[in-house]
Amino acid sequence: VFLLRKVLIASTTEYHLGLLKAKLAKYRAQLLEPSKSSAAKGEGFDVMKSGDARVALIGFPSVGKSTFLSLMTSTASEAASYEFTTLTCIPGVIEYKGANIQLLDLPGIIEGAAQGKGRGRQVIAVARTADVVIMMLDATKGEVQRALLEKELESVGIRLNKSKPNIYFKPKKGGGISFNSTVTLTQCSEKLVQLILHEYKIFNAEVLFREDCSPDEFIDVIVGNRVYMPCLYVYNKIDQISMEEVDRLARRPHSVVISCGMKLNLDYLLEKLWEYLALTCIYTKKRGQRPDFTDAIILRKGASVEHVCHRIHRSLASQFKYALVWGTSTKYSPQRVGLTHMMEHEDVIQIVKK
Ligand SMILES: Nc1nc2c(ncn2[C@@H]2O[C@H](COP(=O)(O)OP(=O)(O)OP(=O)(O)O)[C@@H](O)[C@H]2O)c(=O)[nH]1
Ligand SMILES: [K+]
Ligand SMILES: [Mg+2]
Repeated sequence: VFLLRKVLIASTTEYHLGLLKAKLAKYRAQLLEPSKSSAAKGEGFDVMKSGDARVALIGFPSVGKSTFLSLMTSTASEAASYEFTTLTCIPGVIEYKGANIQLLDLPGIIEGAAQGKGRGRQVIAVARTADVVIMMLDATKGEVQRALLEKELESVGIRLNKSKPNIYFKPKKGGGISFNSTVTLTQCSEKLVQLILHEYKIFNAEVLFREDCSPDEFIDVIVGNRVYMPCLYVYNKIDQISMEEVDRLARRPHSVVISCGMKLNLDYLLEKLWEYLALTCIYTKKRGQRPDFTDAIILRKGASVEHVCHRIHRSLASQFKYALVWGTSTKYSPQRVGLTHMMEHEDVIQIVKK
């Protein structure tokens, strides 16, 4: 009896916690709604997307974001020893391996940014539109900076270096809640899932856990507007710390150590950034000729043959008959494919017009 009581108490706590988290997530979702005052100010935050990918520089004031932008691009962004030197979004372009990567310098953010401290909300709104976030940290300051910034981004639905939870979720018109899982669940139960759904006024849905997810991850799936983003933690100013410290920071997951002041390790950072962007390079080939490996078409992951056509010429998709593709995206090389075929990194394509 005692044991049963303990189990019951434990699961009651679990339900309360699950429910509380659902409520909190709802409250936080409201924070994501654009506030009129910050939208009205504008202040150059509506920077046009350009190039093949977008990288946002997020960090506390004076960690060296602007110094970095000025080093890596031909754009100059004012850098100074005082905090909040940068007040708007300043775009630059990194040219690397034939790709144009848009790098955005942003104002420094501080704790409470998501709630509207400083220009935090605008900065975070820009971060959401990026393909990769570079979280720049001052190597001379403690680890607490990193945790605080992670919390700020988490609180507005940005998930760093995580993949989308493998849960199938489909709201329905009727039929109640059907719950299934393909794996043993240690953090969620059918009852908890139901409670959480009720909190969101969802009474009919199909739910299938294909992974041992937490209640938070399930809430993320229901809320739906989460962004799953690769993030590189870049520790700057390593010219100011001990060798032991450099060694320790460099070994942290997803981390790169640099010194903008001494121009140290910047090429390694570029290599890592390229890896995190995971862009798809496609080579074209004319009939009876070798592929042109000198000029790749660079696309985001998940690009189709149609995307390739648009990149070559605006009207090509309408004249398209079929394409021959060599590479990992096809079973045979070459394989005849249509416009919807999904391309993979380093595929070769030959397009045949009508
Ligand atoms: N020692 C050292 N100082 C650096 C390094 N990189 C930048 N700094 C200095 O750090 C200070 C702040 O640099 P900024 O580039 O203005 O920093 P920021 O992150 O853009 O700052 P805000 O725009 O105010 O948020 C400047 O005095 C830079 O010279 C570095 O690698 N080592
Ligand atoms: K500064
Ligand atoms: Mg700056």
